[in-house]
Amino acid sequence: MATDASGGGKPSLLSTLPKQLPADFLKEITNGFHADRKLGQGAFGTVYKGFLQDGQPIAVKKLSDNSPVATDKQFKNEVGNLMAIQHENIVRLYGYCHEAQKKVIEHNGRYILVDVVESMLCYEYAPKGNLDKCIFDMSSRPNWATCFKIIKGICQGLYFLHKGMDRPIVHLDLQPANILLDDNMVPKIADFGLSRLFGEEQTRINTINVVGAKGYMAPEYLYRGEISTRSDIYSLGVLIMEIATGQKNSMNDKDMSGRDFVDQVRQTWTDEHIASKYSSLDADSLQQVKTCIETGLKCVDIDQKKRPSIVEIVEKLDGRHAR
Ligand SMILES: Nc1ncnc2c1ncn2[C@@H]1O[C@H](COP(=O)(O)OP(=O)(O)OP(=O)(O)O)[C@@H](O)[C@H]1O
Repeated sequence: MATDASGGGKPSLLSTLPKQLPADFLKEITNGFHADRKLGQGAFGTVYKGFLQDGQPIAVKKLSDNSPVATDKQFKNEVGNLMAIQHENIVRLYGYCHEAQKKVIEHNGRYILVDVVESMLCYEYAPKGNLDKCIFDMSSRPNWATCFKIIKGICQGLYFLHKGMDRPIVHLDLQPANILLDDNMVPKIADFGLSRLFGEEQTRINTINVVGAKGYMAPEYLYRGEISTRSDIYSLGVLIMEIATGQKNSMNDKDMSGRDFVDQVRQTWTDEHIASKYSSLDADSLQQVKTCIETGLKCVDIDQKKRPSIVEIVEKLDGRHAR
């Protein structure tokens, strides 16, 4: 159960928050969605920091008016599924708002009254922001033990999404900006804007537009819109290699699927290179770096059938697999 912001162990107001929240309440706790409270901007809206009455922070994602918003029933169903997910490495969704409002807009030189739906999602607040902000800056980059903990945590979170429920949830947009960090540098997978529920190991041609971060998308998803848990494994592979090497996947890559980065890691990050880059690490930690790079490279195999499953990846990183 969530405790109060002072850490006194008292149950926080967060634990009594109703699932469906009025727009006015969310406006009030974010100080009218004030610019000072802005945490970030994504493809589907803006995220603000709000405070409950007991001082507990919360993140409020205000979906933009032009976001593809489902019908009331679909929205509530989808959100209901997401709110049921409770895992240490997945950002907790606490509540939502889906409210019709009247709005005056200008259209062809005239003002007209239209109905708009205000949609917002309330998430657990992650104090250390996203992974993109800390992993590539050498001055703030965590030590290897923390990097390894982050990699394992992301894998545990993805394990839960792929294997922890009746049907797997495919994330589709795994990338550093979607990994948030708590005070203890525990990673939390965020942003399920594109998630859909699928049958086990099912692959299908997607009918929606392909949206995701360039450089992290599996080729079959990028070029053919094919979605499966294996497309997440590809993105995970790029992410693992970025964390292990401290190098960012180049967005200048011509085919946009991050193959330049993959080739560069494969060619450069030999055992000798790892030992020289991580010269202060002991043998066990060096082996962890090697395992991460090897695993990352397997995950980005062009042939999706050759990619390991999340179960194999977790076992490998836990040292439960033959090396
Ligand atoms: N729960 C949260 N706690 C703290 N900061 C958050 C939280 N959620 C989002 N943010 C910040 O806001 C930024 C924007 O988040 P958002 O999920 O809208 O978009 P994104 O993941 O960066 O991009 P996109 O939607 O295009 O994938 C994040 O990168 C992060 O820095």
